[in-house]
Amino acid sequence: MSSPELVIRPDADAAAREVAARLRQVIPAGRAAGRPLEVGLTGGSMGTAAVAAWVEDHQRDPYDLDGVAIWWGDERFLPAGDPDRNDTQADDAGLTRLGLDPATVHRVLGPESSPDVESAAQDYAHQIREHGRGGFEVLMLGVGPDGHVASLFPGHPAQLTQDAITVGVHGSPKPPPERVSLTLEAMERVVQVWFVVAGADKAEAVRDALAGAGPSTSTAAQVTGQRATVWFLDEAAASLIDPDGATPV
Ligand SMILES: O=C1O[C@H](COP(=O)(O)O)[C@@H](O)[C@H](O)[C@H]1O
Repeated sequence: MSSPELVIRPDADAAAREVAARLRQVIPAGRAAGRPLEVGLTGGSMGTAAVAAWVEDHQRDPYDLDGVAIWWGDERFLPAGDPDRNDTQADDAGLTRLGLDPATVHRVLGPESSPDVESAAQDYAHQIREHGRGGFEVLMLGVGPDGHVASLFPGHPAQLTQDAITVGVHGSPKPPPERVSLTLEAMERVVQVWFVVAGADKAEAVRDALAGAGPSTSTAAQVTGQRATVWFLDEAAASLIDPDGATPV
C-alpha cells in the first residue's frame, strides 16, 4: 500500500483549489485511458468548497467532462432539495453549471420516494451496480472531528457493515439521524481516495487517521485508495501532523 500524499495549503479555499487542479489532471487522463470516470463527492464544509472550486476552475478554462458520472459517499435521508442534503449543497455550490447529463448524477432517494432508509440504501446500491461501471475512480471524503467519514461513525454499528456496498444508518450521532452511506467495503474498491479536510477542529481527527487509529477512534483511518490516498488539508487541520512524514508530531 502506498503512503498517503499530503497536500497542505494555507486555507480551505486554497486546499479546495488543489482538488479542482487534481480533477483537471485525473479526468482527461482517465478519458485518454478509456477508464470510467465515476467521481464520488462528499458533503460537509470542504465537500461544498471542493465542488465550488471545481466549477470555478472549469468555468475559467473548460475541459471535456463527457463520461463523468457523479455519486455521493453518503446522503442525509431528507427530502430532495432539503438544504441539509449533501446533493442540495453541491447543487447550490454550482454543480449543475458543469453541464453534466443529469442522468449521470446519481442521487440517494429521500423519504418522499423511499419508504425507509434501508430501501434508499438498497436503491443506491442498485444504482451503483447498474451504472457504476466497475467502481469509483475518485471518492472525496470529508472527516468529522469525531473521525467519521461519509456516514460511518466510529463505534456506530453501521461502520462495520459487511457484505454490502451501502448501508442505511439510524441514530447518527450527528443530525439528521437517518442517512445512507457507502460501506468500508465499497470504499476499499475506490481507485483514489481524496480526504478533504479544513479547520482546527479537525486536527486531532487528521492526526489519528494518519497514525492508523482503530475503528472505534477513526473511520478515516480504515480507508485507503487502491492506487492513491491523498489528503487535501488546510494548515489548521494539518497542525498536529508532520507534513514530511505523515506522522503525528
Ligand atoms: O455529516 C457529514 O459530515 C462530514 C463532514 O462534515 P464537515 O462539515 O465537518 O466538514 C461529511 O464528510 C459527510 O459527507 C456528511 O454527511
